[in-house]
Amino acid sequence: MTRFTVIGAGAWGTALANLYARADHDVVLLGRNADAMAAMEATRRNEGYLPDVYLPPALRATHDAKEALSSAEVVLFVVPAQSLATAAETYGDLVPSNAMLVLCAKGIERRSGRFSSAIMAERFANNPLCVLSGPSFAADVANGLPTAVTVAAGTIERADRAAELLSANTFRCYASDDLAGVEAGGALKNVLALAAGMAIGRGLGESAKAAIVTRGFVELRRLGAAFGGQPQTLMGLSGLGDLILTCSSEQSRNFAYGIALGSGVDRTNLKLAEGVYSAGIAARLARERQIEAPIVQAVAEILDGEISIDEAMHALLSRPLRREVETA
Ligand SMILES: NC(=O)C1=CN([C@@H]2O[C@H](COP(=O)(O)OP(=O)(O)OC[C@H]3O[C@@H](n4cnc5c(N)ncnc54)[C@H](OP(=O)(O)O)[C@@H]3O)[C@@H](O)[C@H]2O)C=CC1
Ligand SMILES: O=C(CO)COP(=O)(O)O
Repeated sequence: MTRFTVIGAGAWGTALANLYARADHDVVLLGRNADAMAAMEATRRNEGYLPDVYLPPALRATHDAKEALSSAEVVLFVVPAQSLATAAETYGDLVPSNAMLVLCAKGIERRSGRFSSAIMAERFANNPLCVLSGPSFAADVANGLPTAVTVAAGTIERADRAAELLSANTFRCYASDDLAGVEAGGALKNVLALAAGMAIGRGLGESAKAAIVTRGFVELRRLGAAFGGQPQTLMGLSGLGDLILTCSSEQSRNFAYGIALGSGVDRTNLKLAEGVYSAGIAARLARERQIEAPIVQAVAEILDGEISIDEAMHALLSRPLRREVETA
């Protein structure tokens, strides 16, 4: 039995806490909202984020960071990418120096262009650290449905150890030493899911969506490689795998956000769509590196209100014809 502390009591944090409590670990779910955490303890549900899932007795929900972190062996950071640096500052002094950190956000920090591992390596120089990413809807994992993800660390031996610790009966972790590839895939698939959703919401059809997903994947591979990722990683669970999942189900908040944008419905009460925050910085990083990423650029411009979806589609279709497979 290992002591897990999950920081961030949203949908994914609750699902992972649920998973590890069912796997007979000692699990504490730490949230910043005292009332919500007390309600969770009392009702055994997370009404705000994952209402249909029962929280097992082995899971404790708390707002008390000192108590939650004092003997943690594994600390999962499950907050949005834009909140990670703040969470690291808030809880950093309480995290035991030998605890393994598991980073679960899928995004790029807007103000710095950093992925999670770079943000955390700065604050936690000595803790072993890994990134967990891949096709995994919170509700599926919380309900014990079969899921496979990638766990990446700085060396493959560390990743092997982390994957072993983080795997459970229904949750299969594949080890990787490609932090850059895993983080790039997780962030970029969200931006592309917005584009796929917009095509559906705007009534452009499934064929247009398939073209966007496929050509978007070309952009994901180009950008992922520019960030230092390996081609095989981008073809794997945390790249192609998560792109497929996120672009094929309205369970995805990014895909659903894209649909809402495309169909012009009110987006004020929609849930977290990480791609909305990562699109602009992804587009900027692509421009700075002179990487051709027209779909990512279009998503950023649409979100900024610079162009309409119709104008973006017209611009994409009007680009000079080219060969499908790039040769060196
Ligand atoms: N949901 C999913 O299926 C999956 C999500 N992910 C990724 O996990 C990350 C989190 O997503 P998810 O849980 O779904 O998002 P949610 O919007 O469901 O929840 C986010 C949670 O983070 C909390 N939070 C935000 N900032 C802080 C902070 N500074 N300190 C402490 N807690 C904070 C929020 O607290 P409060 O309620 O007080 O605002 C909220 O409980 C995202 O990057 C997402 O892409 C990855 C795989 C699957
Ligand atoms: O990352 C996810 C599935 O792997 C969840 O996707 P959304 O954030 O779009 O809901």
